[in-house]
Amino acid sequence: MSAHGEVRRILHLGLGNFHRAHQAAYTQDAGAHGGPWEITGVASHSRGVVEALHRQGMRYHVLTLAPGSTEVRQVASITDAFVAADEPLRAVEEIADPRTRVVSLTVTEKGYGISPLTRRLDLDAPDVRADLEGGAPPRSTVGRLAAGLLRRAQRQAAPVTVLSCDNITANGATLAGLLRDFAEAMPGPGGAELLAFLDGSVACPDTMVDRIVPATTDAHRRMAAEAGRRDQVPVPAEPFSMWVMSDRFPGGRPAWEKAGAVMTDRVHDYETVKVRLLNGSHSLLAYLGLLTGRALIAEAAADPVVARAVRRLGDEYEPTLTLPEGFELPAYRAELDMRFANRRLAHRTVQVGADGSLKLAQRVPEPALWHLERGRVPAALALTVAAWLCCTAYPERLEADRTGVPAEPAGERIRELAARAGTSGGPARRARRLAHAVLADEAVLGQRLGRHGEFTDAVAALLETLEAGGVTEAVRAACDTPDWQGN
Ligand SMILES: NC(=O)c1ccc[n+]([C@@H]2O[C@H](COP(=O)([O-])OP(=O)(O)OC[C@H]3O[C@@H](n4cnc5c(N)ncnc54)[C@H](O)[C@@H]3O)[C@@H](O)[C@H]2O)c1
Ligand SMILES: O=P(O)(O)OC[C@@H](O)[C@@H](O)[C@H](O)[C@H](O)CO
Repeated sequence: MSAHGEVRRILHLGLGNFHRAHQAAYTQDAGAHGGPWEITGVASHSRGVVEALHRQGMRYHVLTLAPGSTEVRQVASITDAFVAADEPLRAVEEIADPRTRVVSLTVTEKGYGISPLTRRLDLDAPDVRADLEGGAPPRSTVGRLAAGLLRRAQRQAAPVTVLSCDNITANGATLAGLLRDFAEAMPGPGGAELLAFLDGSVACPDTMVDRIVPATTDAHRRMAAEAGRRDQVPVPAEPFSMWVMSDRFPGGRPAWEKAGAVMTDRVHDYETVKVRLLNGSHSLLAYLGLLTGRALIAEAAADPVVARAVRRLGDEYEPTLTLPEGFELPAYRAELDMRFANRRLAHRTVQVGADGSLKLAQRVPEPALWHLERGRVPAALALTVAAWLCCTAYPERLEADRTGVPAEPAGERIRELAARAGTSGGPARRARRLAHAVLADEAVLGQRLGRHGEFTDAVAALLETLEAGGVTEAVRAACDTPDWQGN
């Protein structure tokens, strides 16, 4: 309830582990300052977390796993939860409800329906097409948001903030663009009505979100039990947590800054540092880890060969960054190494490596183009692509029973390209044909990388080395090229 006795609500789409260890915890901490807000969590399809939360009186625990200690903390800021697939119109209704002031999202990169070709809404995606045709409850995230916001507009309800908390470059501006794309493609007068509401009453601030939050396992349930808490859905998380956003909340917001969140107009600078140095390095750790039979990120990070590649990748990212004022990059990188090395997190390489084509599109092309336009081939960025390609095109090379095989939406397409690349002419030619085919296909990794033959050649050479000589040889090949001297 607010000071005036009015309930203020956050509707959260994507009730995964990250939201429960991050935004829900900040919201609980902010509750002590300026009145509590209630969160209603929406899971897209899976019922596990929703049902467990209801059984547990909407309470769960965050297990903060430091190298030498565990903190167990109860979180109770999510007061209701439901599954969108089971109650398809409820999310629309809740978005339109004037008590809802913030609609936040952690629906993963693939949940947005972004076309890698255009970075706009993929209007040909079956869910989006069906939602545009109307007639049935919306199924896509953007379709759901559009239907709820249109209903809100028709009720002349208060302004609202739609807050993406996913690892997507310029996540707020990107989501605002997707909503406009949907509105512009809507048949009938609803489109114009929605566009006017988006212009006048909907804010989509950019955010940078950071906390390593792995998936829950039985080991975490046992940890909660040992601490005297019965919890089927505890959330493991690292001690580090950071949240940066631009302060655009026309309908109000919890006092998140009192809980440590940073309000700034320079979100993009924070986000670029994080998405490249943390998430880009995470991807490289995941793929080199998978190729060396490591199930966990911390095991990959402890391998000096892999660590050398990650250092080199950081060196390539550095000159591409604009640092936020006062940002201490060496300290940030040193802390990142410690975070990656935290074995207690048991963060799986197969989880971080999932959906690589969508994630690498945020982490590789832009910084690679930065170097290529200056006449240099960024070898560790090329190694990241080669390692992902090796895991995706040749999953039989992975020790699947130990590591698992990462999910990859472009996997079938890439394996088809690998089959077409054939074996004639030997491994070098085969790697070259595959790398050229994948990088030329802008629908796979997006952005103009394939037009830079020197980058594709580097990916091909490293892919061949990965196949023939393994990770050690490939890392040596990438890291023995000259170091960067800044910009
Ligand atoms: N886990 C982390 O360490 C972390 C840290 C920073 C940011 N994030 C962001 O949060 C996202 C979710 O991470 P998580 O750990 O909660 O994952 P998770 O697997 O626990 O949950 C994923 C959530 O996304 C929803 N979802 C998946 N595909 C969807 C689709 N196509 N449409 C709509 N919803 C869909 C699921 O319903 C689920 O609620 C990440 O993809 C990332 O963008 C995660
Ligand atoms: O969440 P994803 O799937 O975009 O990327 C996997 C990890 O790199 C990511 O979850 C990090 O743990 C997180 O971004 C840390 O803040």
